[in-house]
Parts: sequence; structure tokens; C-alpha cells
Amino acid sequence: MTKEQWGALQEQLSSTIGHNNYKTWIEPIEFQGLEPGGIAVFNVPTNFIGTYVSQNFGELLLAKLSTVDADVRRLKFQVANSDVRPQPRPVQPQQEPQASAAPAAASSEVLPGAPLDGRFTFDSFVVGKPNELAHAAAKRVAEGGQVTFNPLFLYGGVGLGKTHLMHAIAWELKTSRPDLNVLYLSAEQFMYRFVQALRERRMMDFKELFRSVDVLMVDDVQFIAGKDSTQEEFFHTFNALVDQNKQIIISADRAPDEIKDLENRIRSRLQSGLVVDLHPTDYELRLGILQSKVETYRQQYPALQLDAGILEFLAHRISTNVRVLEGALTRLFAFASLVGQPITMELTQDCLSDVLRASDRKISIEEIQRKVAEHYHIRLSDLIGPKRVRNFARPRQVAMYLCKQLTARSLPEIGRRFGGRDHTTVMHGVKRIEELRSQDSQIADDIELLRRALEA
Ligand SMILES: Nc1ncnc2c1ncn2[C@@H]1O[C@H](COP(=O)(O)OP(=O)(O)OP(=O)(O)O)[C@@H](O)[C@H]1O
Repeated sequence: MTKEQWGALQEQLSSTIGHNNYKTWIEPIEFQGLEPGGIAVFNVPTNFIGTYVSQNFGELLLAKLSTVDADVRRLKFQVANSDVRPQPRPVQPQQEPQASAAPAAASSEVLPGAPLDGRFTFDSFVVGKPNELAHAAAKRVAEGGQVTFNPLFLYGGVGLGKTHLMHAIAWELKTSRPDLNVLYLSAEQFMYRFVQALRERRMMDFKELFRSVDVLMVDDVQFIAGKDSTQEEFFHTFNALVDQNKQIIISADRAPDEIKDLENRIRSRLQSGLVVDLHPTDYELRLGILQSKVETYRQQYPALQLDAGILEFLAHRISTNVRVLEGALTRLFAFASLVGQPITMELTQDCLSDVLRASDRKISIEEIQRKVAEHYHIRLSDLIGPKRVRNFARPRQVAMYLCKQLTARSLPEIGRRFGGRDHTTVMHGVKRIEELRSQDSQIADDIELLRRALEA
């Protein structure tokens, strides 16, 4: 397919769709070339024109183009000179749905996905122990090679980086594999589009559209629990894509078997690939994230002074989710620059008093001990007491580990609260459980259950 052939086609199109339509919609678009995979690429002056042409003339264009060149299989509209690298920009509100897009003509630019946040890339994702597995799995999927696990199911508590990782995969694929149709959307948007398609009697379009993607990412899938017909449609979409060996990436706030009101067949489908957990952040990861955010703030506030120890203090004190941590730092920098003062400990405590107070409602050592004793059906006095039999020693180590993870208490203090034990005993217990977590799935499950119960 050459530009000359496109020129000849344009004339034919003018008589088919009428002069006005032609002038408004077809004349401004420019045939750029044919990409591997039979993708005819057009430069368009704006996204709006690209979307409109795709929706209204997509099928016609595709039919005409394929009479000239049988290799043409899809259309792609790109804004001329647009930079495909993500640029920092705020999250945009979701655009109006475009459920009427002609499926065959849809490209990654015009598929009805949610906008991607330019800040959520692999470069800006800080890797630590709690998220290293999820990060590695996301990286593997982002290579866009052979599909080895399907779906990739990422789960974890609020604000631990699930959406960040999904966007990072999408950005990476858009750059390295622009030939792939990558569709990212939330489960809520999936339902919304499904309901809209039902209402407008465009189910065929809906089905074809979702089945024409190469990589489907659905965020917060727990949302479809209890919504029967959306689940049904999701199940069919899922199966159709897996059958075609297309990659699916799903995120949720909990593991598939913990999502209530989810049909069993969906649950087992979701478990059939790789299920990875983003664990709650630990101190080191929080500090790493703060340090990396500070680097970006330094460009924005080059004159601002930050006293030593502030980041460590925040990483210790704010142990909820990363979003809260980021919000605290943003507020601190904005406040300090507004009042024109260096960021000292005093200013930090003053400016973030509410956040610090809120995260003070922390889990206590007593609560942990009580829950662990209940969980293992042993007496509290045996958990804390001196007996070393395994039935007590292992739960005791689990409790020490949880105290280290979920409270800001020091090892000596934890030791004191466990019957006056030495801090090295606590350290040994914590290490032992860290090792066991990756080898013994029973221990890993126990910890996860206890953590959730304590944080609820
Ligand atoms: N490891 C990390 N490195 C850098 N930033 C992170 C990391 N983890 C989370 N964040 C940041 O924390 C914020 C919340 O992350 P994200 O939106 O991905 O969470 P989520 O797990 O999808 O939460 P939710 O369940 O609320 O949807 C984002 O601004 C994200 O960039």
C-alpha cells in the first residue's frame, strides 16, 4: 500500500461518503505507512478526529484498503508528532465511552480504555522485598514475548502499587510493541461499557472489540463480584482471549479465593495463571519510595532544605499505604516552600500532625499477641511464657514477626513484651519467619490471614 494508492482511494471515498464528510474527516488524515501485522497507520491532527473516523468510517476504510492491499488487517490512528514516551501528567478523568467504535478498525489509540498515568512507569517504581515478585512478574509480561502465565493476577491492599505496575506494563508495551492492542481499564469501566452496549444493542461490537485486544488489563476485578451478568460476560471475554493465547492481567484487593460472590468458574480461571501478592510495605521500601520522591521534588523546589532524619521518621511513622506516604511528602514540601522554611522535624510534626495522629492508631503488641494465640488455639500465657516446645515457639515467632512488621516498636521493646526476652531472640524469630514465609505456604497463609485480621 503506497501513498499514491491512498490518494486514489481518497477520491473514491469522497463520492461514497459525500463531499462535506470527506472534507471534514478524510482530507485531514494522512496515510503514514503499513506496519508489521498489516496495520495501516494514519496521522491525524487530533485524537478526536482519529476516534471519529475510526468509529464512523473505520469499516468502510478497512474494506477499501484491503481491496488495494490484501495485507491490511487493522487501522491505527496516531496524532502526528505525538511522543509515545509517557510524560508526567495528572490522571485525566475518564472520557465519554466510545462503545460504538468499529472493532476491526480499532487500534490501541482508540480502544475504549482508561487513560494511563504518565508517572506510573517501571522507572519510578521502587522495588523492595514486599513487591519484588510482583515487579518481576510484571516486567516479564511487559516484555511482550511468549505468554507463559495467563492471567497474571496481582493483588494486595490499598495503595500498594497494583495500578502503578499495570500502567507500567502498558507503557512499556506501547513503546516496545506498538503493534499490540493493549487495553487497560477498571472492572467498573468494563461493567459500564457492557451495560451501555446492552442498552444500545451493540453487544456484537462490544464482544468483537474486547476479543480483538492482544493484552487486556482489568484493574480492581473484585468490583464485579455479585454482578452476575457482568461476570458472565467477563468470563466469556476471558476465555476467548486465553484461547487465542492473548495476555490477561488482573488486579484485585485480595486473592481470588477471598473474593466473595464470585462465581467458582471465574475464581478458578483467575487462579489458573500466576497469582502474586504485593505485601504491605516494610520500612526499607517506604524509605526508598520517599527518597525517590524527594529526588523529583528537588527539581520542583531546588532551594528547599531537608533536615537529616526526616525521611526515616516518616518511613517509621506512616506505615499505612504508599498513597498516604506520598501525600504526606507532597504536603510537607508544598507547606515548607509556602512558608519559606527548611523542613525540620518541628515543621514536619506541625504540618503533618493529623496524618501522624491517624497512623498512631496503630496495632498494639497486645492485639497481635491475642490474635496469634487465638489463631493457633493456644493460651496467651503460653505464647508469652518461657516454654520452648514447638507448638508455642512457632506461634511466638509469628507474633514477634508481626510485631516487627506492623508496629514501630523496637526489637528490645518487643523482647520485653514477650516475657523479657533478649532482642537477639526476637531478631532470630523474625528472620526465621521471613525464611519460612517463602518455603512454607501454611506459614505464609497464616501470616496473611493474621495481618488482614489485625489491619481490618
Ligand atoms: N513501589 C512503589 N514505588 C513507587 N511508587 C509507588 C510504589 N507503590 C505504590 N506507589 C505509589 O503509590 C500510589 C498508590 O499506588 P497504586 O494506585 O498503584 O495503588 P493500588 O495498589 O492500585 O491501590 P488501590 O487498591 O487503591 O487501587 C501511586 O501514586 C503509586 O505511584
